Amino acid sequence: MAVTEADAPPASEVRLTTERLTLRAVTPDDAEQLHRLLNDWEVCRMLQAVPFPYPRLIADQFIADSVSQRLDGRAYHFAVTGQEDGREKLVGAVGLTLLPGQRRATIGYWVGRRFWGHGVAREATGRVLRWALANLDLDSVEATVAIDNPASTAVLRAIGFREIGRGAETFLSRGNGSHSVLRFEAARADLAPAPTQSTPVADSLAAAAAPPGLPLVLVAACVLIDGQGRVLIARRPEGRAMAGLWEFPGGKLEPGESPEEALIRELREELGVDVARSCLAPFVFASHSYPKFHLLMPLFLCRRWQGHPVAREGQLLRWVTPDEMMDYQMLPADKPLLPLLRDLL
Ligand SMILES: Nc1nc2c([nH]c(=O)n2[C@@H]2O[C@H](COP(=O)(O)OP(=O)(O)OP(=O)(O)O)[C@@H](O)[C@H]2O)c(=O)[nH]1
Ligand SMILES: [Mg+2]
Repeated sequence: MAVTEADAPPASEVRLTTERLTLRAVTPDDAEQLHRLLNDWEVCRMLQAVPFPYPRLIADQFIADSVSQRLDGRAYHFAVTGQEDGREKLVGAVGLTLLPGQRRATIGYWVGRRFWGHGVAREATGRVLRWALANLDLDSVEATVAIDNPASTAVLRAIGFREIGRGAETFLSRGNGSHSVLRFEAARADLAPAPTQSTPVADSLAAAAAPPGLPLVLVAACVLIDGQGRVLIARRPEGRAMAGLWEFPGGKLEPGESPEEALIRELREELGVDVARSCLAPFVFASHSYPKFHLLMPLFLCRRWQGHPVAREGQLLRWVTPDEMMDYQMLPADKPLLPLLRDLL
């Protein structure tokens, strides 16, 4: 599917930060420190593909492989660093490997023993999970944990992973034979709601209009259509609910706004374009129950606007033909609308 390649982040540099940590591509300069931290029985015995003792040569080989995997978009291995005595220090690593031809990946991580007990694994792995679901063409991420590793199990649960089964795997450092493991999975719906998910204004508006049951959320959205009949879609950025899925530009109505007024404001805020009310043509609407609210969303068509759309809120924008649009993972409420749009264009 065309989406995968086009959407892969630039291989050169994905740099993620958290309150205390920086996550960046592993480089050959990390080899010495990585070898020192990883050549530790207590760390190695919990990792499936790492021998003990852990020779320096394997550290160099791992780093070389991870550079080429990253360039091909096959796997992303992050060095996790923190500040100690005013210097950046390697404290561990998180690796995400994509399963070819599937919308799934596996995640693994380790933290050097002297940094245990500070929530590093949770902070770093949670960050990579959110980044991956928002920026790669993925629906879920899986993790496998040795049954005698309760600390790691707790990390996964705290991030939002669900246990999906048990099994047996070999562990290089533990010699022959297989060992019991727990299998976990996390999808978008498992991530804790992002703080920006709903505004107080939208909440009070919804509460006022809501019948008993799910609150009603009113959203106006728009299909911008260019001269070649392509439409503009946007990928919801990390930090928003349902990050990584695609949508039409638009947003929630504020109190006192008509759908058209809300849309004109949203298109200016999100894309920096100016649209006249007379250029908005009502098309169809979505009525869809999400777990926490019911969405009512008029969808407008627009063929004329002022300015060139630019992503002002960290979203990824793409002009697509109606056929290409069917290959994108759009928000659930939008799916029934897509064939109608394709027929029209
Ligand atoms: N803009 C937009 N929202 C959609 C679409 N389909 C759909 O289910 N929604 C849902 O409608 C709600 C509108 O969200 P939004 O996040 O765009 O609202 P907004 O721009 O006002 O942002 P804010 O509330 O963070 O300030 C979200 O829950 C979103 O998931 C769509 O095609 N476009
Ligand atoms: Mg919006």
